[in-house]
Amino acid sequence: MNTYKIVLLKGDGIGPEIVDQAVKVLNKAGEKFGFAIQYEEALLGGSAIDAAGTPLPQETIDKCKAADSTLLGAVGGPKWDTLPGDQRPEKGLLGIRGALGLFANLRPAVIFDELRDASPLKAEIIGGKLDVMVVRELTGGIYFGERGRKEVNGVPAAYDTEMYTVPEIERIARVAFDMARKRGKKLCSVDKANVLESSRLWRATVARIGAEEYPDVELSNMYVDNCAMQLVRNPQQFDVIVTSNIFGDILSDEASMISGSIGMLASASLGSGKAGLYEPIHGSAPDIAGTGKANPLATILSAGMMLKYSLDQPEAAQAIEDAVSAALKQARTPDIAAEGLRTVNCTEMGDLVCSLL
Ligand SMILES: NC(=O)C1=CN([C@@H]2O[C@H](COP(=O)(O)OP(=O)(O)OC[C@H]3O[C@@H](n4cnc5c(N)ncnc54)[C@H](O)[C@@H]3O)[C@@H](O)[C@H]2O)C=CC1
Ligand SMILES: CC(C)CC(=O)C(=O)O
Ligand SMILES: [Mg+2]
Repeated sequence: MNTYKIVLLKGDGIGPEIVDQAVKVLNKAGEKFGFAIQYEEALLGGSAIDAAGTPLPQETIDKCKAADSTLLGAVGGPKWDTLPGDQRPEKGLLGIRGALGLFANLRPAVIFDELRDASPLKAEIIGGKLDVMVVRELTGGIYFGERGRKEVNGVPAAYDTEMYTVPEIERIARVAFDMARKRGKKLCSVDKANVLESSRLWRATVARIGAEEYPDVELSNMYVDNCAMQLVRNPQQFDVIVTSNIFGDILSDEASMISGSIGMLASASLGSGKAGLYEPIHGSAPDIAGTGKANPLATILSAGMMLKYSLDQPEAAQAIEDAVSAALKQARTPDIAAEGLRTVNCTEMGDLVCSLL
């Protein structure tokens, strides 16, 4: 029997509640599909600051490097909001992505049939199917660029720098083209090339990789402001979107709402190896932490992505998706509540998915 070593970074806010549900589901999937998981917890974010004085202890990096994959809840919260930027919980998250070399963040915006009514978009806009894969560059750009404070003309100022190297763009472009090749063969590269020099390099590099290596994939370009609008005007036009770290962060939150709730969107962060880091796209939701209102499905679906992308268990991954779909027919967490269906809390939703697996 395969035994996988998984690190759990529960993090802050709703993090522990949602990760606990995903662990239950992973264990049930293991029983059914004949694998076992050994879990090890490690500290990240605010909880790491409180316990170890740093948002990313070296021990956490070492544990993640030694594991088959990592499952993360979310980090951050008002308690740590006044800390200097490089000591905040979010710095720990950026740090672990960087330390593990996880440059490609896959964020699938899929609408489950059962959730069509939860989408704020009209039925005719969502149409028959909504399945957009956002491929977000994750270890470069403005989140990792030079930043600082200085004085300009005698007044205080601050700056952050967006920079991409050609190899960074090439490798994320290849991930996105490969993904498009396996799907609808359509890739839209999103940038702000009408203003930003880094976007002009991005656009030219993606075009070159496409022409040289992926002539079978249809490549288009779109400015990010237009893309934000097109995602709600006609999301069905998109198959795969490839974009920078900050644009991908913003557009995937937007895309999540089309799917009904940010509590539904999973993600996989991958590098050059097999191991990845899996996490919901949302944050630590301090406004609902401890109330039982958190939707654990994005984290459960992230665990499903882990089975698919890192652990070679595609059948178990599909079974989790099917169980989520079945659960949505019976009950909802408050963010996607529907008339005629039971409203359940985070733990009850986790239990329901397990019972349907
Ligand atoms: N990957 C991560 O760890 C991320 C961490 N953050 C951090 O999280 C904290 C809160 O940030 P916000 O901007 O409020 O974003 P957020 O994503 O935590 O919350 C935005 C809104 O969505 C709701 N929400 C989020 N996840 C939900 C779920 N699973 N079920 C039901 N409702 C859910 C929240 O209640 C809130 O109303 C901040 O400290 C921020 O820096 C933000 C984004 C990503
Ligand atoms: C909190 C962050 C570091 C970034 C973020 O919002 C995300 O990765 O979704
Ligand atoms: Mg985000």
